[in-house]
Amino acid sequence: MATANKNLSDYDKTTIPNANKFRFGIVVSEWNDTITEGLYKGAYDTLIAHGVLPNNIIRWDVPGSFELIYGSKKMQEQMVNAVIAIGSVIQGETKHFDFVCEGVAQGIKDLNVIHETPVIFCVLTDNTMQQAIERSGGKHGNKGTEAAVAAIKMAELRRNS
Ligand SMILES: Nc1c(NC[C@H](O)[C@H](O)[C@H](O)CO)[nH]c(=O)[nH]c1=O
Ligand SMILES: CC(=O)[C@@H](O)COP(=O)(O)O
Repeated sequence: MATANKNLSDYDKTTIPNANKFRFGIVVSEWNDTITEGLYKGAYDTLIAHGVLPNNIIRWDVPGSFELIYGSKKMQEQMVNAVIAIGSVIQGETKHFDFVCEGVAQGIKDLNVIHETPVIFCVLTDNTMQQAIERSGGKHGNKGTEAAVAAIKMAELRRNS
């Protein structure tokens, strides 16, 4: 289902466990920072809304989305229950977009396979800045909210498994 048909900020709040016992790491790419800051706000506000204590949210910044891989790997080494990797990749004139998107997706997938701490893929991969705006707090909601919900659910799954 396309994002246009499912708002990123819509979810059943009754299905979310109280997250006051969890600690989260958030790694934020500085590329397209007007977008990534909007994603971060969506994620942070959602974690707080579900009981996470502000002191239990660690934020690190990295230069670009490709560095989310290394930053998330190091964040997994901290005492956190889940990591959220936040980035915004926007198509330019060349194939670089393809390599960055594929590299980050594969790298974060590998971190989920190799290590115990879940890493949530909160990376927008848009054709235009307008698409990114619409998915970071615009008409299609906020992928940061979606990512925070996923992080809480995966932290709970890890705790119970
Ligand atoms: N074009 C975008 C980039 N490019 C930079 C890479 O992510 C990386 O930092 C660089 O290749 C050095 O390793 N990054 C984004 O996050 N978004 C873009 O649109
Ligand atoms: C995703 C990118 O790296 C891209 O925005 C860079 O732009 P260009 O392909 O025009 O070099």
